[in-house]
Amino acid sequence: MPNKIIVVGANHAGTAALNTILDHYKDVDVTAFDANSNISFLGCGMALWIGGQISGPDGLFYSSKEILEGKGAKIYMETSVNSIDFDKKTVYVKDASGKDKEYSYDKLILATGSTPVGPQLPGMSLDNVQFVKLYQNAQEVIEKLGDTSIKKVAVVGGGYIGVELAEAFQRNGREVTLIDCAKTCLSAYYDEMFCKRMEKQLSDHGIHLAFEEKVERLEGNTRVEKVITDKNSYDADMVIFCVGFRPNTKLGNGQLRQFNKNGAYETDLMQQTSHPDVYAVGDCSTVYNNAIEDTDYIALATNAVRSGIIAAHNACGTELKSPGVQGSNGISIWGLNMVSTGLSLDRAKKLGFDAAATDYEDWQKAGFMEKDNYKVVIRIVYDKKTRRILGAQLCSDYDISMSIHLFSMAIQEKVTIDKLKLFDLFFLPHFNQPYNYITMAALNAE
Ligand SMILES: Cc1cc2nc3c(=O)[nH]c(=O)nc-3n(C[C@H](O)[C@H](O)[C@H](O)COP(=O)(O)OP(=O)(O)OC[C@H]3O[C@@H](n4cnc5c(N)ncnc54)[C@H](O)[C@@H]3O)c2cc1C
Ligand SMILES: NC(=O)C1=CN([C@@H]2O[C@H](COP(=O)(O)OP(=O)(O)OC[C@H]3O[C@@H](n4cnc5c(N)ncnc54)[C@H](O)[C@@H]3O)[C@@H](O)[C@H]2O)C=CC1
Repeated sequence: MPNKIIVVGANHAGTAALNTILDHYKDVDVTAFDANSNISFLGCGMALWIGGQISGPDGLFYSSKEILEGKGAKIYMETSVNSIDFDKKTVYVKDASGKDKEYSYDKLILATGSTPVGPQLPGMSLDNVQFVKLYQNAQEVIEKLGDTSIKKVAVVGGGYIGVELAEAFQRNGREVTLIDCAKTCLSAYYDEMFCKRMEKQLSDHGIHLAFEEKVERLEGNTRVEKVITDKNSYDADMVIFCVGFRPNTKLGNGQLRQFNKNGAYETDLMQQTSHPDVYAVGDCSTVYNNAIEDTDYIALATNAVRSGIIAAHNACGTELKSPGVQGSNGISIWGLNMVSTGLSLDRAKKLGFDAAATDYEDWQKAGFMEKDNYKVVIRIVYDKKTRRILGAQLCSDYDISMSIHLFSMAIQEKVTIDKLKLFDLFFLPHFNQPYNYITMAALNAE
């Protein structure tokens, strides 16, 4: 077992690694550095906070320096790791008081996460042009929203963060324009028929949609006033950019093997990098995607936690391999719930699969259940040659979120669409129908 483990970055992935080491390996000397002043901020709460759906940010943290130190770790906050000598196994840091220090390790876990993509456009340095990632970003936006002259908010990027924030700003009493260069919102996660349903939900609630528009510049004096796209101009007192994340790999650039698509640290099933003593976890690293049966980049808190646990056990000498991931995800906007896992039909085809989809729409519960009964739309994507399930999407005003886990497991275990046809699903009128939409969709598959 190694004596000394250093964890760089102590947010979701780093905290998961630290907890695993502290809970299971009593004799390890574990030290973590984080450049920020807080640990474990749940970014998912930012929209709920802005939209007034929760009373404040206090519940959005589940760990702290004190909690981790109470379990035996040494935690240095507001301490940036500036460089690493991977041969000498030494990290070089600048501590909170500005002093340079160095620390040696036996095993290193990189959990440096990601940063929001920042397009290089004229006007990006104007006031009220915001990014949303850290707790401090959320605080700043909330503070600025105290200014009632901020009436119009433009959200650039209609992915998960953008759609959630569009709802949040509208709930906050602002006029919202949601801009995306793609044809629709959430297009990385869902096929068009699901995206269109979300589009309707957004426009029914007053969000102005501006899709297939490319932002060219921002205009204003000191404060932003307009977003100029290739097709239109929108008045905006605040502009939020949420056009994806980029892995934060400054420390290992050129020294550790990197993913050809975006430079994330390439890892194996044990989260080990190209250097045997170095692991990488969370948003700075790759995962193995079972849907494509290959290495992929999927930035999610869930992957951060799982990869942190895996790296910690391996770094401490217990071999543990990842079963891979499916990128399962969900969103709930004004009560419209959508969940997906694996590949959409569109993405599967783009990746070269001979893919097909089987769709079904029905009521959630038996027809005689007059109350709280909602329509559900399901799509299951499968490979026509191997019959392997590649993905699934569900959408309803009912809480169908738990159903997606079945499909996540099916993709992981390479279940075929035919196996799903007579799969045992229980029936109780309070919950579902004897001819369950999952069964019906599978039975209808060609
Ligand atoms: C608004 C928002 C909503 C989200 N909602 C969801 C959701 O609902 N579900 C979901 O699964 N995911 C969600 N995510 C994504 C999720 O937050 C990320 O996938 C997750 O934060 C990744 O965790 P991480 O620990 O790998 O990286 P990060 O959260 O990026 O943390 C990296 C840490 O490393 C530290 N660090 C970086 N470089 C250094 C250095 N050189 N020295 C010291 N410290 C360093 C940073 O200070 C930071 O604390 C959301 C993200 C946002 C922004
Ligand atoms: N519910 C969940 O699981 C949540 C997950 N997250 C995760 O956090 C990460 C970051 O989220 P997002 O920033 O929303 O990324 P995203 O990848 O979900 O969406 C980015 C969007 O920006 C658009 N875009 C890209 N460049 C653009 C440009 N120049 N101009 C206009 N539009 C542009 C894309 O078409 C896409 O719709 C993702 O991995 C996401 O899955 C975030 C929030 C909630």
